[in-house]
Amino acid sequence: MTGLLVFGRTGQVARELMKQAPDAHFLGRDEADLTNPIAAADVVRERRPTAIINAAAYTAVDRAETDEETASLVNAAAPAAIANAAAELGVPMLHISTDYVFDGTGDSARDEDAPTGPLGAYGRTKLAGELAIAKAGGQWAILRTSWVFSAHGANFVKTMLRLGSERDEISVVADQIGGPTPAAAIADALLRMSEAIVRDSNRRGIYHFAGAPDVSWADFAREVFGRAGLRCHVRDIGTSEYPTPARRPANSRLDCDLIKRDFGIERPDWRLGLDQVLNDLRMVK
Ligand SMILES: NC(=O)C1=CN([C@@H]2O[C@H](COP(=O)(O)OP(=O)(O)OC[C@H]3O[C@@H](n4cnc5c(N)ncnc54)[C@H](OP(=O)(O)O)[C@@H]3O)[C@@H](O)[C@H]2O)C=CC1
Ligand SMILES: Cc1cn([C@H]2C[C@H](O)[C@@H](COP(=O)(O)OP(=O)(O)O[C@H]3O[C@@H](C)C(=O)[C@@H](O)[C@H]3O)O2)c(=O)[nH]c1=O
Ligand SMILES: [Mg+2]
Repeated sequence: MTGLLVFGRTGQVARELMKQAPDAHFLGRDEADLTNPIAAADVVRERRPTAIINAAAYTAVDRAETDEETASLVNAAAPAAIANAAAELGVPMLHISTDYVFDGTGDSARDEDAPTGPLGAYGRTKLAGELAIAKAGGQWAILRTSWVFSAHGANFVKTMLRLGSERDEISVVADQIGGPTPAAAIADALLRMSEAIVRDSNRRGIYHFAGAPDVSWADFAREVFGRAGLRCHVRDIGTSEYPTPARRPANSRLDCDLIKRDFGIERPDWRLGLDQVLNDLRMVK
């Protein structure tokens, strides 16, 4: 698509968007620092794009606990300002949110309208961003996803590959369940949605999108080691045995029926995405 403006250039999703939509304009911090929401909105007014994807965010979950002010600027105030500018110009805006807006109780998959209840600062600021975008009232869609991984940037897969090559045993939480999601699949979904929204402006709302099948972080780690050919034993532990500054939801399962119904987009099998990432990293046996 021409005229696509992307906030973010170095992140996991931004880099996959760059591969799939090389003609789009990608804004790094140098062109749009999201700690300055007014300046970010000015970029939209100057460029007048045909569609906007916001792939930038404050994603350091634990750091956000002691730096909620910055997280809130980047994850809430800046998306709000961008959404207001987009609504003013009649430009569709696509945004990404997270399973961490939920409290993680129960064990069933959550729909888009399930009650939110973030357990930490990152989730709180991401939820505030969602609400502000909806309130701006333009053409918008928010993809709520989870457990993103890719060959680039910081993610659980890369952490496991590093630790798994240094140790022969690692303890990983087995009581947090969710859907690992390849960044490439998110980029593909966003591009398909933005085309559909540009064609049919009536589509808007929150859409859940996560890789399948749902697993625990421990099972995910085992699959990483198995597929990468690393001999590292994964010991199942409970969340209480792995203390972190931020609390994380135990149940991150997302019901992804709606995006299938409205856009024909299905949950990707993360195991195939994992093989692709390992290939990219030349880690495959
Ligand atoms: N990672 C995950 O597991 C999940 C992510 N999400 C959401 O998906 C989206 C994409 O995440 P992902 O690709 O993983 O993110 P990454 O952590 O890989 O990258 C974050 C991006 O945001 C940019 N950024 C951070 N702060 C600023 C700032 N002040 N001004 C401008 N740019 C900034 C970073 O730029 P720089 O390199 O300069 O720091 C980087 O490009 C986010 O909305 C995130 O909340 C949802 C669920 C799970
Ligand atoms: C490194 C490590 C982590 N863990 C646990 C901690 C945590 O509960 C889980 C995942 O750890 P991480 O720090 O990689 O995950 P985290 O940064 O919380 O990942 C989240 O990032 C944000 C941006 C999102 O939006 C979420 O969807 C989710 O992907 O694994 C272990 O049990 N053992 C370990 O050795
Ligand atoms: Mg359903």
